[in-house]
Amino acid sequence: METSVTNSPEELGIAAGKAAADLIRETIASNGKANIILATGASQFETLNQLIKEDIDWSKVTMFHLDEYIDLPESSPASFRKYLKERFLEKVSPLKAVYLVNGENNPEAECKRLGEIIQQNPIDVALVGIGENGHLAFNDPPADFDTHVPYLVVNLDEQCRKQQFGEGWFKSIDDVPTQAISMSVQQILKSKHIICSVPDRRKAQAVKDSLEQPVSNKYPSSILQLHPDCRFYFDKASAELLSTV
Ligand SMILES: N[C@@H]1[C@@H](O)[C@H](O)[C@@H](COP(=O)(O)O)O[C@@H]1O
Repeated sequence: METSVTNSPEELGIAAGKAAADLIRETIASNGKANIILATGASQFETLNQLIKEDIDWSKVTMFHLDEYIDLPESSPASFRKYLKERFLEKVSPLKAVYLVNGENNPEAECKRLGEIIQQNPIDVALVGIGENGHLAFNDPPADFDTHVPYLVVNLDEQCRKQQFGEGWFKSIDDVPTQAISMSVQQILKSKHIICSVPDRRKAQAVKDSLEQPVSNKYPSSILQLHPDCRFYFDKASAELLSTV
């Protein structure tokens, strides 16, 4: 586990985006291709801003998507597919393959479809965030640390839905879906390298719990302590409560 604390979200994004880009380039150089996971949300704004500026042969990169709401149309400002198209896919040259999560039709079938594909494509680099409630992807506490299915349907807890409303993605809390498709915790942990970008004072308690509490599904992101190459990027505000950095 490596931690970097930067002065601002912008500096965080530059550091995390460059680190992700280096890992993607190294993987392409040794394997001829790279498989990546992208997350969404406010925590990824600056990291993706940097990643799209990097010199990467995207035609050798396959992208998987971490999570998406169930029954939220892509036209909604809160849609994660919309987010990834606007903030990443439309800004880089075409990728080798892109597997976005679609929660609109048959979520169980979508989990199965994506699960079969990701099992054939071991992940090299995963970009993730941490929620205010400590969630990893949409695995809210108490998270299922045991399931080995790659994607699952999850219920979103009140705190998670408030957080999504609080970030300004929805007009009211009632508009926030109650379910999502999420990559499982075990599938995320299979990634060879993990870049975890977490800016903002709102995340300070979750950051402290994730790094300083014993690993527990009460703090889903605490499981990242067990990963052999997880690099955390904080800004001063999100790292404010850490006693170890
Ligand atoms: N589902 C998203 C994830 O893709 C993200 O990595 C994490 C952090 O979120 P945010 O950046 O919105 O705080 O949880 C969100 O709710």
